[in-house]
Amino acid sequence: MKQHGGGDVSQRIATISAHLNPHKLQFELCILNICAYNHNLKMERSSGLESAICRAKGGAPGFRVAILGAAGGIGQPLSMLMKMNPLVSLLHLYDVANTPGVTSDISHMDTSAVVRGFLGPQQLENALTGMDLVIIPAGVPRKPGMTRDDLFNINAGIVKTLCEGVAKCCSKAIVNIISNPVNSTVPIAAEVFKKSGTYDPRRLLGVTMLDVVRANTFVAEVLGLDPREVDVPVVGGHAGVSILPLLSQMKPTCSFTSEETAYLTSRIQNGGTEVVEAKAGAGSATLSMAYAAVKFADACLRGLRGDANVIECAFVPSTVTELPFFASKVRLGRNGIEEIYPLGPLNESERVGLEMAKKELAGSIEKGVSFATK
Ligand SMILES: NC(=O)C1=CN([C@@H]2O[C@H](COP(=O)(O)OP(=O)(O)OC[C@H]3O[C@@H](n4cnc5c(N)ncnc54)[C@H](O)[C@@H]3O)[C@@H](O)[C@H]2O)C=CC1
Ligand SMILES: O=C([O-])CC(=O)C(=O)O
Repeated sequence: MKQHGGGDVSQRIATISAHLNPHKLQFELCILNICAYNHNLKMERSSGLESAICRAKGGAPGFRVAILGAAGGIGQPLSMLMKMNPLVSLLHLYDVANTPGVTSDISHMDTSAVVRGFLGPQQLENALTGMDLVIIPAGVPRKPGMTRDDLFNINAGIVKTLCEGVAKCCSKAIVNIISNPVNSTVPIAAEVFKKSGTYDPRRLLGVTMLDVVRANTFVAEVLGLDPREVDVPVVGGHAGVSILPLLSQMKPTCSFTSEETAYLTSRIQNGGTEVVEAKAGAGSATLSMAYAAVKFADACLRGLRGDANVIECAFVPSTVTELPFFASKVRLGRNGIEEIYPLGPLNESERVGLEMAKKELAGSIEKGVSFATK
């Protein structure tokens, strides 16, 4: 049976309509629907958009962004929100499952970014070639009772393979790593890039934005403020006590009782677990994470565009402490990280928290490095 493209379909409909035989019309339209469906399936499997009928080649002004793990719990809302971002001209959605459906769905949104889908390892290189920003939420999430480190055995290999693809196909891209345990997956990515001779520490960022988003929300609740007016730096890493909110440096300046500090620090550090338990086996934070990831990716893109004073917290290669990686405020620019800010003055409880955070981080960083170098 001939596969009908868009032009063929409208011609056939016009011809059939001219006959005006209602039974025949219904039957023919049904056949045409099946043909168009088969045709679409074929095209989605390859690229999500058939280039022969698409004049937009992603050459419009804007950035080219790939999402690896795009069909997952985070990946889907993240893909949707990135499709809404006017700074994005081309959006590549890659996953090992279900990208055709997600790509087809998102590509119908009437925003300017062109969307293309890529399915399975044989399409990874096409997904990555030419990208300016690669966001990685691929990997398994926690279930109740697990720590983020319990995900290491599966996610370490996934991140390693995907970063090998980045090194080969778009070594100048900014890379945002979401996959847990972030405290180990970022060091793994660094080792992969070092091994391939493409390492640029300014371009590798672990996404800890959700900790900042939670801190702003929980602090605003306690103080009765609008969370949009609150900015709490969160430093260290992204697991348990390595998540260190610096309440003494929040904006607007506020003071807290020791009871409030203990409550807020614990709630921010355990925000992920709070969601994992509430989802009761159905995964971890996806919607708030997609929101946070887009906030962070947008900051990276504004930096790439050359905007001034784009400053966010992220887990990055760092000399702020004696550890090789640490989350703190960074300024983003045309080359990725342009400046890493020192921690600033800490109060007594933050100094204690910093020592605990560093202890927790050291082991996770070492675990990632030795996995990638062995
Ligand atoms: N950095 C952060 O603040 C946060 C990180 N996470 C982490 O993000 C990760 C993803 O979480 P969810 O989206 O909820 O999980 P999910 O299981 O819903 O989705 C993961 C997606 O990754 C895909 N995938 C698996 N192996 C792949 C590979 N080799 N290449 C490409 N795609 C692959 C799966 O097919 C799936 O679509 C987890 O590791 C989770 O712990 C979650 C929340 C916050
Ligand atoms: O807790 C988890 O497993 C997911 C995560 O990193 C978070 O929500 O902060």
